Amino acid sequence: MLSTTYPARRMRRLRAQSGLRELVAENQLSASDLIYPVFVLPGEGQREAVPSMPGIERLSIDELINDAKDWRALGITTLAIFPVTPMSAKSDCASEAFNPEGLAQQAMRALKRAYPDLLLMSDVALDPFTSHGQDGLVNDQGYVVNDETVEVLVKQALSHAQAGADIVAPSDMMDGRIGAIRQALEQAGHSNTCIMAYSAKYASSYYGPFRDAVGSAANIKGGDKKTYQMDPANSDEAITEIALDLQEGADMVMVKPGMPYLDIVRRCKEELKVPTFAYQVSGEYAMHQAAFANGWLDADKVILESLLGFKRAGADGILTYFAPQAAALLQRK
Ligand SMILES: NCc1[nH]cc(CCC(=O)O)c1CC(=O)O
Ligand SMILES: [Mg+2]
Repeated sequence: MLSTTYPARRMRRLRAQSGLRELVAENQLSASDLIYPVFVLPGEGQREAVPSMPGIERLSIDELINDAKDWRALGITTLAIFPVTPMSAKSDCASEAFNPEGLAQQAMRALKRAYPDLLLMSDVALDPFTSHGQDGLVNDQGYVVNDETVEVLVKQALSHAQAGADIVAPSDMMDGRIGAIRQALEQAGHSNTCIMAYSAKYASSYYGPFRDAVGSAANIKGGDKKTYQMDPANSDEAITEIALDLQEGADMVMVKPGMPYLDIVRRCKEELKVPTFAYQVSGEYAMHQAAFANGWLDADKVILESLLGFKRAGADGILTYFAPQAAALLQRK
């Protein structure tokens, strides 16, 4: 005998057909939410695999321009440019960072020429250019000095804007750099260059494969960035960091890494209500790929689920090495 009392609400009713599931879906992922980070090599015709990031290649500018055609066709609107600087161009003062003929600057000029409406985001930080691999200049005690570093970051950001960056993205975590960069951009006539601040960037061990990819792992020699990047134990501090960057003129803010820090994404969106981005970093990419390669997780399903989780947490967009693969999956859906 069936019970004569029925559930007042059958939650499963709206799950019974795919059309209904789609009708009531609260969040949606699309290719226009994705920013694709790319690694740029000097030279021509160069493609190099990154062993700790299966599926990711460092590309010379000509190869980058070739491949970008496919990414555009998949609906990807924005690339984040990371140069792989030869050891010979690194120094203690990181002057290569603001060389107008530097690799990032050249890549952005070439990409803009080839695809005028492709959005370009640049990385503002000194780690690819310092011989010690830190994001700023260091004093005799090995401490990363704030205000002297900010002066170099300003020059770097200006050189990126001049090379065609639509968005400059300081990832260095120095205090006061957003305000200094904003002022300098205004003075130089780049009032529409956007700033995406890596505001809540944690001193994370998930960045390892990225440091392999850009070749800064050897320089930093097992050191850490704990005197400027945030302590993973903290959450209120992230809100203060983000609020400061907004006051100083950031247009968009970022939380980094991604999946272990979705609570910060949620708090940022809820408390500050600003354009909020999250970075699914190299280590997150690597651990997913390792599970896919072993057949432990289904790549096509898990990639989209992991990215939808960012949207549900409140992110407006996601930097992800899965961008082309995810965009292709979304086209097939
Ligand atoms: N300022 C450097 C920078 N910009 C982006 C990343 C990490 C990205 C990733 O792991 O995918 C890092 C590494 C670091 O802070 O050591
Ligand atoms: Mg800050």
